[in-house]
Amino acid sequence: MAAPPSSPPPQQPPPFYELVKGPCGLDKVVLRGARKRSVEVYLYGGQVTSWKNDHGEELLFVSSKAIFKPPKAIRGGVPICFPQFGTHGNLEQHGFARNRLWIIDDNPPPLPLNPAIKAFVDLILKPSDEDLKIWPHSFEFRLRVALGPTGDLSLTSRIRNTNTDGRPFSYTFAYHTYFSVSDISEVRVEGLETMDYLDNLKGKERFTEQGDAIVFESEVDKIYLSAPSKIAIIDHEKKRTFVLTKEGLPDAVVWNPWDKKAKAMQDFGDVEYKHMLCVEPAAVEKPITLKPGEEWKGRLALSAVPSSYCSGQLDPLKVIHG
Ligand SMILES: O=P(O)(O)OC[C@H]1O[C@H](O)[C@H](O)[C@@H](O)[C@@H]1O
Repeated sequence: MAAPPSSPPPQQPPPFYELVKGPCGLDKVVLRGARKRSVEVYLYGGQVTSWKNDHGEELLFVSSKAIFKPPKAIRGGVPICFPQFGTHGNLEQHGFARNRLWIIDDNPPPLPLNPAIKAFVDLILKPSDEDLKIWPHSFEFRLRVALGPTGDLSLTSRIRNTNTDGRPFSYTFAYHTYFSVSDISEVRVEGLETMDYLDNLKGKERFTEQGDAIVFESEVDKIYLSAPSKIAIIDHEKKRTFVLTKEGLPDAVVWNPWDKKAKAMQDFGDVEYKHMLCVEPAAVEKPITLKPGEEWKGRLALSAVPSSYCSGQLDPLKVIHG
């Protein structure tokens, strides 16, 4: 008997976003792309906590001890540091945006988007009366998180001064990105060599980076100034390169707490420092100033590509300039 005609292959469901509950009942948005690609964003902090490639492998680091409970910021992913980076001001470390509840913005002002991007979400944060007491400025902070057609993750921030009293405001900012790496001693960062930096471990003193590329053998906490728009993080063991592209964010912070600081952090495993690296596009040295009605835009785009070399044979120009 003749076999029944084969039915057409099932259509792949279109990418979409869904709202689900995470730990402690916190809402999170899940963006799905082709194959096993996905991105997760908590409304708490407007914080991306997961970015998976087409094999479903996690590309961002989140601590196994992360606390998903306000007022503690989630340890990992991409915390948003605003309106202050670090201790560069009088506010709490890294400002308050990372421990506030953002909401989904269903009707954001137009923002050009690659038409191939089907999975994205817009969030918004406005100050509460309590926030206005500690930082007396009215603002609208819009964040678009998008999963691109090739699995790229992009975050676009638009911050608008909505003060009605005519006053400008200034802020510092960072996308405090935690990358997942196989072994920190097998990682190098390219694009920051020869840059000037402020060393947070030496009282923010200014130095110039030496050598070919940045490698890691001990604690590091540096703010590279006027860093290039592309930075590569090369994971030799995984044979994977993260390419980070930044716009509107002149600086780049590089942080790994290493063993002693790791042990001192309540929400971070003792040896997890081996499996993470923060490279954070930022505006720290020169705060951004907005007059009423003005808007600033700062963008981060991340892609993860196979490293086309065995060890140390990478042509930095290929990674940095595509
Ligand atoms: O523990 P957090 O407040 O999240 O800060 C974690 C780290 O963030 C940045 O990378 C700073 O440069 C570091 O000085 C700080 O230790």
